[in-house]
Amino acid sequence: MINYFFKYFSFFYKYLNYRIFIAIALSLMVGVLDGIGIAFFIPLFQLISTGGGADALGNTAGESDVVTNFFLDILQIQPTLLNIFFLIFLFFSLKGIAKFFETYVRIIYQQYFMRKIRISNINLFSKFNFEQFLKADTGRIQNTFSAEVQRVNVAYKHYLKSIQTGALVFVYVSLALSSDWKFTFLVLFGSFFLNILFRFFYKRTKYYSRRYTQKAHRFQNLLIQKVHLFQYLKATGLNDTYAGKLKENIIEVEAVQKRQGVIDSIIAGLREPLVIFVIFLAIFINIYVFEETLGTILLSLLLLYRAITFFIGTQEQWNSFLTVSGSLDNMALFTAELEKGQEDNGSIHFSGLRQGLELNNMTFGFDVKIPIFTNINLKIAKNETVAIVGESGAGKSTLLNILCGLIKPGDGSYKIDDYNIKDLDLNSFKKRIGYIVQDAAVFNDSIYNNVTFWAPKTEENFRRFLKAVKQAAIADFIMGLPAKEDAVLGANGINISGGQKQRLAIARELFKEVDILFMDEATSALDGETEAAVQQNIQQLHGQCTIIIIAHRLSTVKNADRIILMQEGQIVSTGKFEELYEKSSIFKEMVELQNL
Ligand SMILES: Nc1ncnc2c1ncn2[C@@H]1O[C@H](COP(=O)(O)OP(=O)(O)OP(=O)(O)O)[C@@H](O)[C@H]1O
Repeated sequence: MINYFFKYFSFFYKYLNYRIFIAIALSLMVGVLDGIGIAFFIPLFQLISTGGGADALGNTAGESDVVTNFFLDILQIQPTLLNIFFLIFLFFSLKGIAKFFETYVRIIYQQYFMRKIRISNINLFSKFNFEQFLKADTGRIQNTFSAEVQRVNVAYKHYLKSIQTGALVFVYVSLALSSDWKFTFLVLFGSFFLNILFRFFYKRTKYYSRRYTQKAHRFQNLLIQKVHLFQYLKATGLNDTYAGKLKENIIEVEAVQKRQGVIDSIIAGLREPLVIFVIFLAIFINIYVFEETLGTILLSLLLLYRAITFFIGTQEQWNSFLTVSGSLDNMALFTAELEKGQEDNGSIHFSGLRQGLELNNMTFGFDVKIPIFTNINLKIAKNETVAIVGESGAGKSTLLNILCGLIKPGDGSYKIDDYNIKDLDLNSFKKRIGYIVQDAAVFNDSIYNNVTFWAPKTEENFRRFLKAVKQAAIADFIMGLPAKEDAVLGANGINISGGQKQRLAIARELFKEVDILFMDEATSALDGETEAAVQQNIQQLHGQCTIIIIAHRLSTVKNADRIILMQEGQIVSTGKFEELYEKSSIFKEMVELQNL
């Protein structure tokens, strides 16, 4: 318990900083004030039992015990009924004030804690390296950002409450020790053995907590895919079969929670009989071995009874904490992974392309043991239009993703103007590029916001919006809609065609007025005529910005300044369309297959 306590302390400290000490100090204060308040009941009982009740106000309690001596020696007041009443009231009032601040601070810090975790993870996630993201479990990301944060918050609440009840145990045990150390020691000794027994159950609780989190990740993963692939599953009648996987997961989650419930019930059922057994054993040893009377241990028995009540409370809080501690482990691991996978970022601000892009002996592999590129050399001049062609799997998209800074090259160098990409502030570079892929990104919002990325609707922005949608050959479609540019697109653009999605994505990049435009099968969903119209408009950008384009349909790349032919991760030939047609038999075959 102590190990876990400190292990998790550092987690809370990371987000709460000095606040965790304030929260703990207030919890301790509540405990101490409560303990002192209750301790004053002892002279009160003594006073009443020695007949003080009759003319209570003037009588004093016996002077035989520690608490009473405390009145005389430290407070320097007589332990009369009135004085005791006053002190009990005073300490419980002080406890009330401390309790108010303790509860207030716990609630405020709880919100603060949630906010800190969420914002810190969102920041880390934004700067998460793309290659790490490719390996990540989306269900886990989604689950950790939503349900797991709630569970971590519950963990925080139980953690602090167990400190608070733990503080009360400490206070009562200290009082009991000062009253009869021998008896108290025996009880503590017995409790220690009980704790060893309970450790088994705590371990199981932790284990099930981790299992629960894993199952919850899986559920989110299956759910995301069900939403994302709904159309396909519906069309193919596989919706029910796939739902079966989700149902299976729901049943597994229930099974984990049931097992957890059994452990909770065992702990709840065993706790009191075992504690009572320990106390009676201690009484027995005290009377028959140490030959003390029951009277001498009565006061410490009363104090220990309070201590044990709070000890049970602490254990309950701690077990509730452990029930959600798997989420805490997951959160710590998730955050560590995000931190480890942070994108390296240089400090040089990119303010526009001046010369061009250059790869020198560049080597790359998603797995270092399986290289996709070895020693690639490529120079792309500013405002050049370069097309990359080649068979499926040749490495075209990976090369484009390296050029746009999404993937870091391995060995060799990649220079943008005179700067190595590693030294550039990547965000400043990425702000000046357009990136359009086959699976166009469409947000669940209005057409205007989709194209302008939530730019304010000023006259100037609207003019640029119209220009971009015209260039992307989507203006007629938008103006034909009843809500025009305010028409809302469904999730992932479900209510528009694939070609319309692609044209909106193109319009968004054109709205940005970028330096370099990266297009990976960006017009693949368009019919020949529409594609020609879009291509003609993009052609107008020729000489104004650098364009790097991947297309299987070779008519799209006919007008490129240079075509790069790739095969199995190598650049096998380059040249203008006609030039390449003459010198490369592979390219010639590709052209002829497409009847160009
Ligand atoms: N995330 C990834 N992890 C591991 N390997 C990958 C990953 N993405 C691509 N690859 C591998 O890299 C190689 C090049 O893939 P890439 O997508 O760049 O080819 P491509 O020429 O663009 O193909 P296509 O025309 O089919 O899109 C392939 O062998 C592919 O299996």
